[in-house]
Amino acid sequence: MKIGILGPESSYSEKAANIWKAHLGTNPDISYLKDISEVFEVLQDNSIDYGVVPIENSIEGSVGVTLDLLLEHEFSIIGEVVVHIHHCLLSRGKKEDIRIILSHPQALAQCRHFIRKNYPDVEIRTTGSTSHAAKLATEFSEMAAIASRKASESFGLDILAEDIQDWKPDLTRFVVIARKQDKRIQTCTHDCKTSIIVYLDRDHPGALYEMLGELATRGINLTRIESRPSKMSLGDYVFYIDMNGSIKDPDVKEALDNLNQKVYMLKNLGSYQSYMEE
Ligand SMILES: O=C(O)C(=O)C[C@]1(C(=O)O)C=C[C@@H](O)C=C1
Repeated sequence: MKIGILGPESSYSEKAANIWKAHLGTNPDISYLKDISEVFEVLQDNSIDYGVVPIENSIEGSVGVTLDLLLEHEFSIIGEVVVHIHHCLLSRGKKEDIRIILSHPQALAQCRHFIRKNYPDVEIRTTGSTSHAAKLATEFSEMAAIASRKASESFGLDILAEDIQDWKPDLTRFVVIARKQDKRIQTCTHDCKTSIIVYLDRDHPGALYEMLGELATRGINLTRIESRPSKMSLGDYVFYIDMNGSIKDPDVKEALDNLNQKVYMLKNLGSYQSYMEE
């Protein structure tokens, strides 16, 4: 069995995958991939069995590409892992050598104030992952990467600054995805969450209120609601909704069945177990 993550080694996705693996009975091999889109592509073509992708960060919010690809593909979410992020500035060079800072766009955004305050004149470049940035920073002493402490060990870089994210705590939520027809998908036994994507075919007063009423009247706790552009016209949205509970709970099942009657499209991404890094 194979699990696809953002590579190379020592990305935060690897940390999330290792936490999830520790809770599994089996030990899938890790496949290091170049970006989130590639994780979805290779899961689609059966080259891997599971993928681990970031979906949301406590500072920067949603990872839009993950939300869009969940809508485009027929995959299920089979687990979630929340990871503590401690960004470091890593380089071969010294502070005064640094001309370029590299990282994943999410990590750069999480350290925006740090960069402005300490490196106001540097050039910023984006990479597919934080560990890819660390790998590139081994090539030139004027480059520094924003990545994990573990990446400094993997790539032999010095830590110029530690815990540089602008807000603390900094938490990223990753989801474990699998093809829908995968029969090995385990059902959750505790701390279950369920995720759906909803598209209301036309805007009318109270549409969102009616939709959420199905959950509220059954005492189902919403853990997140997010809108993304439908990409069909300006002001037209798709809603991503996460809730506590499993589709096996009669209340959740009934709420989703009723919701399905009211909306143009309801995609059930699945019920899954949630793990938090200790
Ligand atoms: O680049 C990595 O290490 C990742 O796992 C990606 C990612 C993200 O996309 O949010 C994960 C955690 C951090 O928030 C920054 C980057």
